[in-house]
Amino acid sequence: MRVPSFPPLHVITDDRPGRDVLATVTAALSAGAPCIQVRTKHGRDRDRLTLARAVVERCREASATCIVNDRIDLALAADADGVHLGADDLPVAVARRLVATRLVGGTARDPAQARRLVAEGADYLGVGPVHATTTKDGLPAPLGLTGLRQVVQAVDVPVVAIAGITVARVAEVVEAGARGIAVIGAVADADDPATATAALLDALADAGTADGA
Ligand SMILES: Cc1ncc(COP(=O)(O)OP(=O)(O)O)c(N)n1
Ligand SMILES: Cc1nc(C(=O)O)sc1CCOP(=O)(O)O
Ligand SMILES: [Mg+2]
Repeated sequence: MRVPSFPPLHVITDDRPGRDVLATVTAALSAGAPCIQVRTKHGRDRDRLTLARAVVERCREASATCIVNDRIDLALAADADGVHLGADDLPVAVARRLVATRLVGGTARDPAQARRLVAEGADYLGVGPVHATTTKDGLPAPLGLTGLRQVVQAVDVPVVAIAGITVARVAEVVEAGARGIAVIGAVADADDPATATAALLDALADAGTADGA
């Protein structure tokens, strides 16, 4: 693992129209978010790079980890701490070669895929959808806690549970073996993203993930 203490909360940016991404990132960091994932699905590459650089800068100031979703080139260009890759992105094995000293995360939906990604060099896995989500379309049926647990038991890298994760669901995913959670809506849709972030961190600590671990 390339992060000595694995960040238990990954706050993923929400770039749907009308969202103020940097305001939400700033609020989440002010509440102690240990990791921001820059996920941008819209706009020009130049604007995506500008955003990624701005998030990296804020994360550095807050001693938080910054991971860029989907794009190895943007992660390198922004000097991010890592990259997160799914089935439609460049392979984890390629990222591992290109970003040797940075974090590489992969999305896994079952134990076989999880083992493959770890063999390719993934440092951590995002596993989902654990629950239904309204934030992303086109996902397979939720894995539930049973599916999450099966993936956790198949690998020895930290697993981050994703999709539909709320404060009320933190304890059960940690009990299933997740080392952390990744959220969009629980922070981005909150009236007060800083308070929402603090509540998620409190729930993670209560569940036994101190600074996560
Ligand atoms: C922590 C984490 N887990 C899973 C995902 C999903 O990544 P991916 O499968 O590449 O889907 P998109 O995010 O690109 O829509 C993630 N981003 N983060
Ligand atoms: C980006 C993403 N990937 C998922 C997957 O299961 O691969 S679920 C998801 C969105 C998660 O948003 P929310 O916390 O609002 O449910
Ligand atoms: Mg992706």
